[in-house]
Amino acid sequence: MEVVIVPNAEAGGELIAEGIAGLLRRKPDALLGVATGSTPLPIYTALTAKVRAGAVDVSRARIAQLDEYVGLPAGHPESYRSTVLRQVVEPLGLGPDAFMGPDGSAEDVQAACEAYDRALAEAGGVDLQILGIGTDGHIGFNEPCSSLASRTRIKTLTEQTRVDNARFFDGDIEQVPHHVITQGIGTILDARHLVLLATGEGKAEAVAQTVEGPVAALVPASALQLHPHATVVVDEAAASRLKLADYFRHTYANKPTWQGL
Ligand SMILES: N[C@@H]1[C@@H](O)[C@H](O)[C@@H](COP(=O)(O)O)O[C@@H]1O
Repeated sequence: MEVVIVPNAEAGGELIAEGIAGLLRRKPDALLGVATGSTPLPIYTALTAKVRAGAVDVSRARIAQLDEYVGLPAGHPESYRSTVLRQVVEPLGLGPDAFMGPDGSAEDVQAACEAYDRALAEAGGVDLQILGIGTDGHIGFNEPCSSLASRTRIKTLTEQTRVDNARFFDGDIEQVPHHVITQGIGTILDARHLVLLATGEGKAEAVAQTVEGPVAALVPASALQLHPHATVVVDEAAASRLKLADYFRHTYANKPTWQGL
């Protein structure tokens, strides 16, 4: 696992967007897995700026969703489908055909989960998966004690995650669904490159456990330790509880330039 400490969220967004641009120059039809939440927004802003400046061509890129609420009416503005279309697909100038995600309004949720795992595999697998992290260490919507081998499936949100996400629902926790579909941890680990961005003091403990704690289902993001190509990008606040912060700084400062992100 590589840990990169950046001065602030914007620098993290720029670094990851440049990594994505590099991937798209090598593989123009790359499948990019995207996360929702506030944290990845600087990545999407920086990538959109590169596209508008003509620095990278994303016209053949494909976008895959990480997770979804169950039971929101189709087209609900806070469904993750609507969110990814608004925050990523449209700003990049892509059409809905370039986008895939699980069907959170399906009657047979289990079948929808299995269909999404199949669709990801048939699309050739995710090349680069962007991840945020919950305050309890969750990735996607894999709450603590999710199986590290899990595939896409339905999960029940913790009260804390519903409290955290109420801000997207007029601050009203009653509007936050209890159930979600999420790529499993095993599904996420199938991606060729995992890039987790965490910013702010509120993520410091989860980051420390993810990077320096044991691999444990209690901290789902710690499964990144099992992946051969995982990059954790953190700002100073989110890095504040890392015991090896100085080592991570030294390693990154001396990284061979040819390695890229
Ligand atoms: N399902 C999403 C996660 O993918 C995201 O990482 C997390 C943190 O969001 P934020 O970045 O807003 O803190 O929120 C939700 O639970």
